[in-house]
Amino acid sequence: MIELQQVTKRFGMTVAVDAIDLTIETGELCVLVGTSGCGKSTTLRMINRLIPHSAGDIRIDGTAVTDLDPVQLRRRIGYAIQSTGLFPHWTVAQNIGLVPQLLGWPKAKIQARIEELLALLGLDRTEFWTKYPHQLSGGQAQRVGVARALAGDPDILLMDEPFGALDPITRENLQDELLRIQQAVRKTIVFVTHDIDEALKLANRLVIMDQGKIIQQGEPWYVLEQPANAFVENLLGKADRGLKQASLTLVTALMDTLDESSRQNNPPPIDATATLKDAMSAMLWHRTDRLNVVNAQKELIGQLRLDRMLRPKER
Ligand SMILES: Nc1ncnc2c1ncn2[C@@H]1O[C@H](COP(=O)(O)OP(=O)(O)OP(=O)(O)O)[C@@H](O)[C@H]1O
Repeated sequence: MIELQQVTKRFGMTVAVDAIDLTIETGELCVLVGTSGCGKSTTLRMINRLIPHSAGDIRIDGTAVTDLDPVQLRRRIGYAIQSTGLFPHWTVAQNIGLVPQLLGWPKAKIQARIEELLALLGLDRTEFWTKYPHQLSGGQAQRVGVARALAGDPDILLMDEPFGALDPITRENLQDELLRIQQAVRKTIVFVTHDIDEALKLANRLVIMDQGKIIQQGEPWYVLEQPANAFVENLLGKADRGLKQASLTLVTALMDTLDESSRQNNPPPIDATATLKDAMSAMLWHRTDRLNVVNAQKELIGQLRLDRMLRPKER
């Protein structure tokens, strides 16, 4: 668990972070979002003591970070950034193996860990092991950066716009991979972005910042439902908030069980992992007000009806 209590950071006269309170539970994926210069990166960097805080308390699992050795602390916490920070004269394998090496792991364990992470990030071992950073595409370099951050098996991962410089498709793939990795390894992740769609997609806890302060925090669905003020409303995008909310809910949450009549008319299928936004798109495309929900084996498991989506909101 990461706890920030009344944490402030001043750079001379500039108050970059202004008395924020934030608790991130173990296993949460917490996303800090806000306009440029609102203090997101500074907040992140105070957690691993890359930047010392000016006032307040930062605790990791109950221990103040100021009581922890900064070098040890940074080895315990994975850190991935937009520019990747890979060492240019080191191969992919050497870059990924950096922290395990610093932690004094035996050679065989380091090799096994590099192999495991290459597989986890979808990078072919034979192709990438000996490549150098300049031989990688932007997306591949970002993957290596994330692999390196995960290498020492840290409980906490700090990610500062790690997918910032990528094209939308690569970016979406990496977001999906991060969610998959998070399902598999359950780290506590603090993720900084200024992209609200990325934030809504990834976050369990969404933290909205402005001018060094936390304006609102909570589950994405509730922040969309009840924005604290006009700033949050505008940041989230007022015009398509219905669709944004629909993209956070799976079709299985609103589908009905099948009865005989619904089995007879044979509407188009939609995957059980699809969201209500996908369902709306499919309904518009097929000019239908109902869809059959199917599982991975393509077996019919329920039916989603348009009128069900239009009922008062419930979760
Ligand atoms: N080393 C520094 N010296 C002086 N001021 C700084 C320093 N680092 C950050 N700041 C200031 O602190 C404020 C917060 O910066 P920070 O980088 O945390 O914002 P951010 O929300 O991450 O922005 P962005 O999305 O543009 O990266 C800004 O006003 C910035 O100019």
